[in-house]
Amino acid sequence: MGYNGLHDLFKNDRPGEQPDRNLKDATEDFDLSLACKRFPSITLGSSPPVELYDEATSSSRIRLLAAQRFLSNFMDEKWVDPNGLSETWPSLYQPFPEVGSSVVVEESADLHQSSWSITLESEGKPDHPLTVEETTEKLDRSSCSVTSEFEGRSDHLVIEEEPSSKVGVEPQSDMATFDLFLDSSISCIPGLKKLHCRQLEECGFFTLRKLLHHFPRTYADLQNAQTEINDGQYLIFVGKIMSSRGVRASCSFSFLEVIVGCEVANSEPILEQIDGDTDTKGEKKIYLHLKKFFRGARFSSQPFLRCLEGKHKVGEVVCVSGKVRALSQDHYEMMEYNIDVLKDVNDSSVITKGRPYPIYPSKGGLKPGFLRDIIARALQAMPVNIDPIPNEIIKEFGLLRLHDAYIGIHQPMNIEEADLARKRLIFDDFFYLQLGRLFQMLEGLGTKIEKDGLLEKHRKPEVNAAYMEEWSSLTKEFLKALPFSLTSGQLSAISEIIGDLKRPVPMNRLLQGDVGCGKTVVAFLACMEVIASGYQAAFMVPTELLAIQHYEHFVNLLEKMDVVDNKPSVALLTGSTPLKQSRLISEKVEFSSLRIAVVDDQHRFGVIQRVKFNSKLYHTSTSSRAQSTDVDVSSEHDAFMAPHILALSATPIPRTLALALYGDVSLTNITDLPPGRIPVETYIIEGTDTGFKNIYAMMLEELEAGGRLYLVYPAIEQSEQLPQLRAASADLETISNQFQDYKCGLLHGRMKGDEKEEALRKFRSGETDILLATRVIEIGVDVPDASMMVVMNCERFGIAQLHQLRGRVGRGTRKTKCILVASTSSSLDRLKVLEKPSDGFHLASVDLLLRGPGDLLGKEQSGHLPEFAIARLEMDGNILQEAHVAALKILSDSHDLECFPALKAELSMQKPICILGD
Ligand SMILES: Nc1ncnc2c1ncn2[C@@H]1O[C@H](COP(=O)(O)OP(=O)(O)OP(=O)(O)O)[C@@H](O)[C@H]1O
Repeated sequence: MGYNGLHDLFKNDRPGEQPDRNLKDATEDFDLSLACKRFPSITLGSSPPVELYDEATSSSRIRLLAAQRFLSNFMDEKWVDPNGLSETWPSLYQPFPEVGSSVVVEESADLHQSSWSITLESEGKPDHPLTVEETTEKLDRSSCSVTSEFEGRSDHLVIEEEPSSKVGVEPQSDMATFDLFLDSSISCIPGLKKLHCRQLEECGFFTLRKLLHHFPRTYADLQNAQTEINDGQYLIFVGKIMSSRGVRASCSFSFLEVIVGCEVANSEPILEQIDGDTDTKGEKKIYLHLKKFFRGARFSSQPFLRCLEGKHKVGEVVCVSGKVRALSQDHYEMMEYNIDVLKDVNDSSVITKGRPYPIYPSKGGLKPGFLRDIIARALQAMPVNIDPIPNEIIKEFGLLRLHDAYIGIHQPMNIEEADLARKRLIFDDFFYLQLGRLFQMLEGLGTKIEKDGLLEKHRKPEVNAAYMEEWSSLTKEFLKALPFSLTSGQLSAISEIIGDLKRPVPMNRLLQGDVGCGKTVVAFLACMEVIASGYQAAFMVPTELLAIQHYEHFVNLLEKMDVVDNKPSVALLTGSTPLKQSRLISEKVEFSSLRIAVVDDQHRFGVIQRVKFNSKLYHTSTSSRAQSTDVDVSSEHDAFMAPHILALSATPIPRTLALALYGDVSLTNITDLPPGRIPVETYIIEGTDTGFKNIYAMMLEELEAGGRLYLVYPAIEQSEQLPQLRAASADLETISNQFQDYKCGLLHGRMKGDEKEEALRKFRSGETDILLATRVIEIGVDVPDASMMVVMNCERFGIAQLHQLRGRVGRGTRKTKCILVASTSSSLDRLKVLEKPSDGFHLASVDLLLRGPGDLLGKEQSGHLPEFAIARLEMDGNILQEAHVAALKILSDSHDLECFPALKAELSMQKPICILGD
């Protein structure tokens, strides 16, 4: 369920709407969309479009703002001694003979920073089937003449809807047929000079893998120069060498200049000649100057220069490709050129036929042309048997073999081959990440049955749902106490979660849903289920305000419950809980039987999942107070199990991102809203004098109609450095004067806990009509009667953040408004996307596309994103899904990878630290 392309993503908002013209133009200018046109394997986005509002038809029209490169290189990772790996991942690491290095991504996470929250415990109760064509193609490369068998190619592929549980990947018997070429030193490239070897190593190219992962930035479509020749074009010519000169410019500087004469179509109008004859041929001769420069005394010697000259013989027919620049009439310089000798002029057809011309980025002072030459030599030396991935997987997922993929990415015959090669290499990026994460997760489990169960759960998440009859009676009673019925989204979410809670494997689930969709109550129900089995639940939230709100909400609902002998008790623990009281709580809340931790902020989820819980949060007590016979599979092993983790996402993230971030996370999406919700009317207004006049008029109208207003500010106090920023404290007087008949309140992070609580209480109860607040209200604050929000200096906030803020209104059934006040007109365009009601999933996909995963996730979380050699999450999500399925297949056959020694070796050489840094 992804978007099928860029336009699809922008069109998807609501069916029937045409994409607007500006968007269309913008997307066509966008490099990414060119990439999409070019490479069929790219599918943008990965989150399903969701219909949130009943009957509401709305659409978001977005302008693409930035162009991005579609192939990127990440060559700056740190290196470690492979021997060091054994310390970090002993079970995986096997020492090899003298092979390369691995990538380190250092991560740090401090769980103790977070301010927490509520603790709950019970009292006394514990591609259509692949058409893999076996094609054999001879690739006669003009530069390195490689002959290669292309097996396992497919024109298109469809991922099986439900991967069969029968896997049947042939075990790899041993390492004998697997060549460790990629991790050999670059010094094994035949004929590589020591100097070049040193230069390459200084730039980080220690191994052949590193070198071959210096991918082309893009490919130029080499065109035959038929009509006109413009500077900067990548063109291809066939002509004859007119001269070849080695020129000594100084005692330490020389150059080789080769001039090639070519006949090309004449673009100028055919002139009537004086005698009346016309130039019937319409051709003219041009001269291409190919230069190579040398610095150093020994390159200036006559013998050396003669030898250089001799390499290109006058009269030879050659094919020249590269970037042209006009020198003078009919004379052009060829840069980044490639020159190949042809048998004769007719020999040119093969070469000139649409062959993409790879454009390399330079690296640490090494020129693209030099790198291309070295890479070509490495490719020539590359053996065929370097692929650690078993044949069955290659065939099933329509992948090129690794050998062919490297040839295909560096020297493609056509763009289709480059695309297949790109797909294979992206697949590898994702595959080893998934394999590593799942492998690590399996390692943490005891028995084979558990491991099989876990893999099965990943393959078929839907089979785990526990329907209401299977819920505990406590959970059912709690459900009855709710003042509303659950939406179908909430119901299936809680069924999935309870299904997980019944398994003897710790749950790692991310519950996503748009603002106000009712995630909290789902999490409460999950806590009840755990408490019913005699265990404890901890509910962690990012702000004190939210902790208090959830605490009151929960206590309230518990009071409404008819039951029961042992009503669960609830304690509140926040930063401002007095020491004595907090000790009391801490003592009582020993987490001796903690079974679920709800984390109401996905950003902290990454951290928590990675560092695991500190020892206090582990369930260590065998003397659990479990007395209930209600549910849960209590077993001896169960008592030592790590707690389930349920993270609630504040901003939904696309599935691809979640997979890349967490690998093993289960996702639950609530894709509907409680009935009767009306989309928030959003206006973006420039904060000029007239703008504010209009805003105040709208505010007054709302107040007169009995509404309650949030004013959100980027700062608490006015600052001298940023005088243009409106500040909450400073504005209190202005707003109070402006709306004298109404009461104003103030809420910001520097207020004491009880002051904040009091300010929110007054606003909730209607004692204050206008609440001037900072971002402290962004997450989770729930005042269903709030009817309007004005966000000052809204350009200071990201799109997803504004969506979160806006989510503080529209939580009831009344019509609500949100006014985004932009300080400058230039920021208006970027924010237009918010003017139309749109769900958080969609906005997250747009954010991902426009700003990349780093910006979407924020600094804290994006630090956990692995680095990929070639893959781009925003474009290659579909390949990530395939890689996930493939990793599951492999591990289903061999939990410890013992049957796949080559894969295991490769995994340890890939990014073990990145995986282990978790
Ligand atoms: N099924 C329902 N029917 C009616 N109202 C509901 C339903 N579920 C939740 N609500 C109410 O909707 C409001 C928002 O719910 P909640 O705070 O759980 O949303 P949320 O998804 O956690 O939102 P946010 O992401 O903004 O924190 C609350 O006032 C809650 O009581």
